[in-house]
Amino acid sequence: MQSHISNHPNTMIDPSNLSSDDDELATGNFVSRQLFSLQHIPIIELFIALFVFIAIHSLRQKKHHGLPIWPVLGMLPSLVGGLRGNMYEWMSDILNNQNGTFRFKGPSFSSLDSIITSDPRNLEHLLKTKFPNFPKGPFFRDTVHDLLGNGIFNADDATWQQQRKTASIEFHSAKFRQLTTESLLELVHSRLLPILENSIKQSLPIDLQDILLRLTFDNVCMIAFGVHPGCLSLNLPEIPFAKAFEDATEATMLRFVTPMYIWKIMRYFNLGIERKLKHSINVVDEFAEDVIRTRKEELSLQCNNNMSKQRSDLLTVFMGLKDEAGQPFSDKFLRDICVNFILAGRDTSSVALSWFFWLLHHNPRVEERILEEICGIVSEREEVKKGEYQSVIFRPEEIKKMDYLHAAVSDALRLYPSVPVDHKEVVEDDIFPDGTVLKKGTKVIYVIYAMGRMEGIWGKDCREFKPERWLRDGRFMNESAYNFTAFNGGPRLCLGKDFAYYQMKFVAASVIYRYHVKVVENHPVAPKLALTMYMKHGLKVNLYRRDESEIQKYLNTN
Ligand code: HEM
Repeated sequence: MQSHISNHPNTMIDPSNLSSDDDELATGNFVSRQLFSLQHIPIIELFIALFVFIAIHSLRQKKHHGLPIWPVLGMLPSLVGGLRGNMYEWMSDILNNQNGTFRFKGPSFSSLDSIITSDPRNLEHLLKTKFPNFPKGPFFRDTVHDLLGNGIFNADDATWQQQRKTASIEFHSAKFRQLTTESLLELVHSRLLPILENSIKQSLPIDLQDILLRLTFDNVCMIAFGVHPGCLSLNLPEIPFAKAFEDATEATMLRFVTPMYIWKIMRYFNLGIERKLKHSINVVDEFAEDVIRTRKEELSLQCNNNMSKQRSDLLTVFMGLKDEAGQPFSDKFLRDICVNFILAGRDTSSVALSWFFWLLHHNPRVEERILEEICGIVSEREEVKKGEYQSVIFRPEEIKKMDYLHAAVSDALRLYPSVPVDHKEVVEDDIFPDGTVLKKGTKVIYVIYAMGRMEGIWGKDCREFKPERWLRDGRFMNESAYNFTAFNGGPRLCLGKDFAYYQMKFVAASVIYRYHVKVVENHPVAPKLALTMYMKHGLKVNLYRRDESEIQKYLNTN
């Protein structure tokens, strides 16, 4: 028998070589010898062999699934690698190689399994055609409920519909437009421009992203609550409400990459980041409660004195409405409505503008064309004819006429969408137009960032900043919301889209008309991993006053 079975660990055993007389051995001694021989196999070699086998098997999955799938960990190791670099570029590459859709397999102990897509056909299916089958879903609701409650961002079905309808009427009312334009004008001319002037006087660079974030935060608080917290002031103060809002959003986002049972345990025991989140939400709540209480007193005073309502912010509008039972909305619900609108409108426009100014720095030709357009539009103004260029305050109808600027802002949003990825959940089994099978409960992530870089939609020059792609005969042409999804699409299209364009164009025109914005040399620019696409290191810029001869040059050519 010794000749049949070698002790060498690599020798294979062939049972057919055993004679019938060897039966006893085959059933008894064979097993013990076998165990004996295994004991001699160095354990480390066994592990290496196993590892190599698993590695080859996992890596072979890459061809079909876009990423290696590891036992237990699924695609998590690749995700960790992707998170360390530019996550959005990493996702775009995989989507490109997988024809626009792939299935992400998370670790077995997590809730990360999902379908990831950037295929416009799938987007139309999920945002419009089969809209009721793709709500935000319980996973999203659970994760963000502490901060957002039942506000519009976190609501589906009837609660969402009611808020959407009321807010939509409000957003399109003349009174609301007046509130938003007046508030913006005040912020730009009394606060933003003096801060920029001050940086020139002191010859100091500024973080333009920080300044713009402050501006839009004050602006959206005015829209939601009818008060602005004063973030945009010359000394750039830290406002507790704004800071708490930022901290609460960041901590909430961390929940998305933490297994649910872990953050729920941490919340229960009030530990770590959950403790911070609770504290921040308390500060936000106190601010909201204070504004709601003061507004109620103000309104009852107006009522007693028979005065007509002056305010047209969302809080005041919703306070005047009743729920299905004919009761006024609770303070908690009013708080939820306002907090959600602040989240929706606070950072989206400012980060878009930051990327826009960074792109302009690298594309002076585009900057010149914008200036030419602005000068053409104001050239008929009396004060401009008299040479009083600095006193120009753009009027809404002038902003509307700025098609080239509209195209430039759109192209910046195409390349750097403020919401780079978004999420839905499948209610009933379904199939995407590209053939992907969707099981009930599956999470679907759509990568808006990758969509802006698809040659199939935008052509070979899709990575270039080129406003001209949006223009036909000099007029701005809209793109389908399922190709250009920066503002979402279908029934949940961004409610603030028109206002956001107005806000971004007003700020951009007011700054470009007066200043050159130059990014500080070697300032690192990269996206931060968050729900909104902030610049990780802000945008350090130097400002230079524009020479009046430049304005004159363009006025004369018009
Ligand atoms: C560049 C600026 C903006 C961009 C790129 C943008 C983008 C988006 C996107 C992608 C969504 C869908 C989010 C989701 O459902 O997960 C959304 C929804 C929304 N946006 Fe905007 N937004 C911008 C500015 C604003 C502003 C300034 C406001 C308000 C003052 C606003 C109000 C809203 C609201 C209320 C929703 C929720 C709509 C709904 O669920 O029915 N947005 N926006």
